[in-house]
Amino acid sequence: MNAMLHEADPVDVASLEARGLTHCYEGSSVLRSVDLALEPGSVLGLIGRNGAGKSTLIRAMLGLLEPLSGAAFVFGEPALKLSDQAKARLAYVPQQPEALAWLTAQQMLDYVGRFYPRWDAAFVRTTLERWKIQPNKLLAKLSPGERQRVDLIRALASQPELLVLDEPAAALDPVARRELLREVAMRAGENGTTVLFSTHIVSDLERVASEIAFLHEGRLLLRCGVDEAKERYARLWLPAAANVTAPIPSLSRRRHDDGSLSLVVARDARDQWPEAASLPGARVDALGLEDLFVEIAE
Ligand SMILES: Nc1ncnc2c1ncn2[C@@H]1O[C@H](COP(=O)(O)OP(=O)(O)OP(=O)(O)O)[C@@H](O)[C@H]1O
Repeated sequence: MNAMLHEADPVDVASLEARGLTHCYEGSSVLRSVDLALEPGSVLGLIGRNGAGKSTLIRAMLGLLEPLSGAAFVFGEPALKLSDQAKARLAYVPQQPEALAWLTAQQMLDYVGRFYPRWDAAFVRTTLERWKIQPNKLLAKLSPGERQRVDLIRALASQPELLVLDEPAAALDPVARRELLREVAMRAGENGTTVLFSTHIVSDLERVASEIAFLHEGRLLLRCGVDEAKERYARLWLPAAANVTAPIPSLSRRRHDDGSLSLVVARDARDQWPEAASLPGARVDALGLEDLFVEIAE
């Protein structure tokens, strides 16, 4: 149960939702009819290769970009016309640092804090200290990793109900990444914060996400629970001599030089692998998340 469910929200309203989001840049499709909904309290890791469309999807879902077609909703409100109340309930950390670089970290945090009714000034103080950031240094003079941490402090201090992080760990060292993930997991666990974060780092995703969404060339190829992904998908290997008579539903297929075939397959509604898995010489191998993504994305 999400302890932070807003009283005004109907019980079944998604915190964040994309319906048929489609977008193009300079004639190239970047998002292809993406449907994605985050239930309150869920932690969804959005993964995909460089250029897959993750940032574009996030921006369109938050109403920061008008899609070519489709619609996005935040707490049930149209993302392109978000009320100030809804804005105060969400925090977004973009991949690129935001403006205000001429302020010091402390000045920026004091300034931004005035717009949030539940701003946690004590968290700002202790976290700046814990993360060893000099509060009186200009943002422009911080290293990219320090800058990213300040933006994360800003996002967390507003005590959002919905936290959206676009590659939050990109500029962070491994220790800082762990600290951030711990903080995000704690917020989700204790406060029921809904979290959407994009990443390339599968181990980060496994550490905090309860669900994954895999975006590939603007299409949402897979969306399920983290544990479910490992149980539901596998690599099916068929020897060259296998007598395949019917098409095999698969997420990816690769023909090897020796004529053998490997495919990423899913269990069907009855929990069964495709029939081809029982052909003589066929083998079904479990796939870790990282292998699963590499196989599908290649
Ligand atoms: N403003 C823009 N104008 C033109 N093309 C753009 C623009 N923004 C993004 N693109 C293109 O859209 C595609 C998707 O970009 P996007 O930043 O959404 O991908 P991403 O999955 O977030 O990538 P990465 O993991 O590298 O951050 C890329 O091919 C990118 O070059």
